[in-house]
Amino acid sequence: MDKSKEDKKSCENSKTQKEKCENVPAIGVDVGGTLTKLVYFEPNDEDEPASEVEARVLKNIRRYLTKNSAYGKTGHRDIHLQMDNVEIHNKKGTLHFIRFPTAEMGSFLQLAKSKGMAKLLTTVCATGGGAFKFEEEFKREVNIRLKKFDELDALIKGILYADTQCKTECYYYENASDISLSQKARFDFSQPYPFILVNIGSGVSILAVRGANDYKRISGTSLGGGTFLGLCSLLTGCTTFEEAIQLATKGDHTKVDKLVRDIYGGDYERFGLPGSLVASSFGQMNSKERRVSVTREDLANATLVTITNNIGLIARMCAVNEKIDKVVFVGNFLRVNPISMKLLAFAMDYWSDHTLKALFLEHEGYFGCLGTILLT
Ligand SMILES: Nc1ncnc2c1ncn2[C@@H]1O[C@H](COP(=O)(O)OP(=O)(O)OP(=O)(O)O)[C@@H](O)[C@H]1O
Ligand SMILES: CC(C)(CO)[C@@H](O)C(=O)NCCC(=O)O
Repeated sequence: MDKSKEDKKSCENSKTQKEKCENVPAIGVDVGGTLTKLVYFEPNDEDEPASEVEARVLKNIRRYLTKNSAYGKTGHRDIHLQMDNVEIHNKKGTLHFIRFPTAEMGSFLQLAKSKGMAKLLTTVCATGGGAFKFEEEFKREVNIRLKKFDELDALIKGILYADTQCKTECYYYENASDISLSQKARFDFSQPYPFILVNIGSGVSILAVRGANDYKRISGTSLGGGTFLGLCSLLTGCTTFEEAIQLATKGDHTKVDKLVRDIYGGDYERFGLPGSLVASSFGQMNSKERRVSVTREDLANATLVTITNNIGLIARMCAVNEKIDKVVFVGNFLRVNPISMKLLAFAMDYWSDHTLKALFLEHEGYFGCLGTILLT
C-alpha cells in the first residue's frame, strides 16, 4: 500500500478504530507546528504489571511524569491544568498535561529512550501534523508506533470531554463591551451545539460544529499564533512567547497603527466607525519620525492587536455565514494572553450588536492530545 493510503487508513475516525491504543501508561501526543502537547493518564489503580521489570519501569515513568514540572530545558508540565479523579475508559485517574517545542522532538525522543519508555510502550496515540511528519523517527529512534488520529476529530472529542468532566472549563468575558471592565465569568456549555470553533495554533482552523460527529472545517488563515511570534521576534528581538506577551502588555498599539481619528480627526459617523478604531494596522510606520519614537513594547502590542483583530473578523464572518451565535476560541495562542481574549470578546460583541458570544476554555491547547486517548 502506498504511504498516503496507509496514512489515510490509520487515521480513520473513531468509529472505525477497532484496535485499542496500548495504554500502559496512557499517553496521547499532539505534535503541532510549534508546540507538542502530551497528556498522561495516571490511573488511580494501576493494572497488575506483567513482570517485575515492567513494574519498576512503570513506577519510574510515573514518578518522572508526575513529580517534575520541568523536563530538560524546554518541557513544562502545566500543573494548574491537572484534572484529578476523572474517568477514561471506565477507569478513574488523573490527567497530567505537558508541553515542549516541537523543534525539540529529537531531545524528547532521547529522553523517552533514557527513561525506558521505549521498552514499555509499543504504541502511542498521536495527532497533529507531526504525527505524520515524525512517524518514521519515532519508529527508528525509540521503536514506538504512532497510532494516528485526525487533529480536528481529536480536538472536538477533547473539548466535549473536558467540559463534561470539569464544570469550570468554559468561560466568557462579562462586560465585554468595555475592555477595561471585562472579567472572566463561568459559562454553562452543557448544551454546546451549534458552535463555531476557532483553533488558534501556529495557523488558524475554523470549524462549524453541529453535533459530536457533525462538523466541517469552514475556513482557516495562515495569520495565526506563529505569525504573531514570528513577526514579534523580528520586530522586537524577543526570544520567547512569554516575553512577547509581556512586551505587548506594556505597549500601546495606537503609536504604531493609524486610527480612524488620525484620518478623519474624529469618528467616521456616516458608517459608524469610531475615531478609536484601527483604520490601518502599522499605518504610522511609514513615517521615519514615528518609527524612531515607537518602543519594542508598542510594536509587540500592535502585532498582537493586528493578528487578534484579523482572526476575530474572520471568525465573526464565519459565524454570520453559518448562522451560529457561539464562537469558541482555543489553541495555545491564548496561553497567558488575556489581551487577545478580551479583544476577541469585545470584537464579537461589538461588531455583532451583542448577538455573538466569544467563549474560551481553560485547557486551551490541550484538547487534541486529550482527544487521542478518548478516540481509542
Ligand atoms: N511556550 C510557547 N512557545 C511557543 N509558542 C507558544 C508558547 N505558548 C504559547 N504559544 C503560542 O501558541 C502557538 C502554538 O499553538 P498550538 O500549540 O495550539 O499550535 P500548534 O499545534 O503548534 O500549531 P498547528 O496546529 O498550526 O500545527 C504559537 O504559535 C504561539 O503563538
Ligand atoms: C495546517 C494546520 C491545519 C495545522 O494544524 C493549521 O496550521 C491551519 O489551519 N493553518 C491555516 C491554513 C489555512 O490557511 O486554512
